Amino acid sequence: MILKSKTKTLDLSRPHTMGILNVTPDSFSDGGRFNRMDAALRHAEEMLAAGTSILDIGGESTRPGADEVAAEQELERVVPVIEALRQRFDCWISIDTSKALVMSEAVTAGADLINDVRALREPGALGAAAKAGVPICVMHMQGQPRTMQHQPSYQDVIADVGDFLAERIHACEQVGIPRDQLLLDPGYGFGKTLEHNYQLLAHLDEFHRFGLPLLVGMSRKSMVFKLLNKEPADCLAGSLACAVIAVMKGAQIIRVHDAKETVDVLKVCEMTLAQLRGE
Ligand SMILES: Cn1cnc2c(O)nc(N)nc21
Repeated sequence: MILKSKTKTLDLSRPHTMGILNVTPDSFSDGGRFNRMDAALRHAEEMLAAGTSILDIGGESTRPGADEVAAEQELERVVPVIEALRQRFDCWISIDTSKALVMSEAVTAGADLINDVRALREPGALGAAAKAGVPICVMHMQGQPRTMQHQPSYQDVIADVGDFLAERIHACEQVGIPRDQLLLDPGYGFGKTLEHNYQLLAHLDEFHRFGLPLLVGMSRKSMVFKLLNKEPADCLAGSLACAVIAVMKGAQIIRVHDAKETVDVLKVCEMTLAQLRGE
């Protein structure tokens, strides 16, 4: 499986990390615009030096309880950083957004992949993604970040998430987005209880039936810190355990905070998977 953007390819026959590069005010200790850019570039450099394949740039927090951000504000946060990264590095850059305008401007600025936690359901998003002509990750979310964790419920979380992803694949194909440009993501922590999240991890391999790459993000999420009763920043071991389980179940891209440690963990998994495949 090879992912193709306008200018580069990514060989998905081995697992990759996607490094989280949040450019939201709450992801910075207080500092002016220069400090934010400087901090973002230093963080990007660290993750790339560690071997991460993709940098995921997000200008709107989507953690539980987060409020939405205006398009103009999101653009101000992400476009300068994408432009600066594009001038310095030739890595894959993904834009973490649900807004059509941000998708278009970010790809124009050099983003190679659209990562939409709302799976192109916002106004104009399907059209913008079709026009952008880059790979798109569509992720399952029940409700909206502000309220999604109030009372998540499913008939059968695996079947329900699968049905959602099937419907989004169809919606993308209807507007001319080629199926082989899609990545799927069950959306850990987005409208799920602890049990729902671990059911989705335990049965992650059932999503291979779509024949598309799987992208997962569990790093420092409630499925780790609630289970371990620890602060998110103390959840490296638990997050790495989730990454191992996901990769051994065939996930191709793991979205993480701790790129350095996860790159090593993925190398061990890759070597083990190669033995299973008789390589
Ligand atoms: C932006 N973001 C936060 N968590 C995420 C997850 O689990 N998957 C994807 N694709 N994006 C995420």
